[in-house]
Amino acid sequence: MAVHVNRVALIGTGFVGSSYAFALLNQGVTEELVLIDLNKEKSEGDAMDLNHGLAFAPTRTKIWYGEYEDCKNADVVVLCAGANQKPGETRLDLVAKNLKIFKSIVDRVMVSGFDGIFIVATNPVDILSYAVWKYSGLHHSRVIGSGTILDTARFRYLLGEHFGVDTRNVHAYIIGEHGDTELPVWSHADIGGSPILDSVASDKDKLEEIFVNVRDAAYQIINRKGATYYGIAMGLVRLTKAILHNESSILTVSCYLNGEYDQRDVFIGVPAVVGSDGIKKVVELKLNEMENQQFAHSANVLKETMKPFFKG
Ligand SMILES: NC(=O)C1=CN([C@@H]2O[C@H](COP(=O)(O)OP(=O)(O)OC[C@H]3O[C@@H](n4cnc5c(N)ncnc54)[C@H](O)[C@@H]3O)[C@@H](O)[C@H]2O)C=CC1
Ligand SMILES: CC(=O)C(=O)O
Repeated sequence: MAVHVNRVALIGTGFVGSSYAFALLNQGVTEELVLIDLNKEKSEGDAMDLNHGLAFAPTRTKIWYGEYEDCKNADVVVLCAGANQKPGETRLDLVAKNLKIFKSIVDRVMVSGFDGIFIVATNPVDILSYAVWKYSGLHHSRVIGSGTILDTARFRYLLGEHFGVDTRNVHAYIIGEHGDTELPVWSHADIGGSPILDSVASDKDKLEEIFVNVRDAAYQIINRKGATYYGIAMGLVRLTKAILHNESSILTVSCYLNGEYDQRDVFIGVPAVVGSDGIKKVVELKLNEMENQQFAHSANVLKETMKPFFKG
């Protein structure tokens, strides 16, 4: 019987893609990694550079720069290709440009015979995840956007700093658009089982300031260094692991809602159970009235932005 070899195909080896490849190699997550980019020289150079680190890696990984045909046997195709935000631009400003790029990429991946799971990181990630679902013809459970995985990690980090506890012991989610209309789910945020809102250190203004810093983190980083990539790269590795190891982990990702949270026909960030089949289940949190309104607003902004591109 043939032994299955895990393969990840990465499309787009810019700041985000190459940081993801580096983190993937360092954590020994996959047996094979193929790098694909419009700029072949860049992906060839990345493959050479990463291979030179293999002597120091925890496991053996076969890495090469390749072609779309290499997606055929991939378990996961990770999409990091496309334009990033320039200072002052929102994620939604990238929609027309990146949808066009994605149409040609997804068509070529599907022509290869690919039959695995797509992970989408390119912005605006919720709308591009919806597009990948439409363009690929795969079941929606097999398209996962990075959604608010990074925003949730930022939130947990800042809360951990404020309360003086390890970020991994903070249980709190950011949901909604990966962008300006996202929201914190304070009603389900706890540390070690104690609701954060009940804590004596929970000054309302401070908590609001923490959320604003989460929401605006990308702008703050882009103003300083032009792009963000390490945080999302590690989030994408976490997501890849959940799929390849069939973990059934709960992560805040962009997935298709079909009535959950009273929303239909939209990809948006919510907690979901992730495993080898992709999205196994959307976790439906019981939101309070204000959170419900904010979530509905966020979904509406995504739907309105998408409308001109997905008529009928
Ligand atoms: N989801 C998230 O949390 C985050 C998403 N991002 C997004 O990730 C995307 C990539 O950002 P960066 O890596 O900083 O950009 P970058 O400009 O460094 O890299 C983009 C890469 O895509 C390649 N590319 C462009 N068109 C292509 C095509 N048709 N086929 C194949 N490759 C193509 C380029 O050659 C380049 O190497 C952006 O949309 C950015 O906004 C960035 C950070 C966090
Ligand atoms: C760029 C982006 O989407 C982020 O860092 O959140």
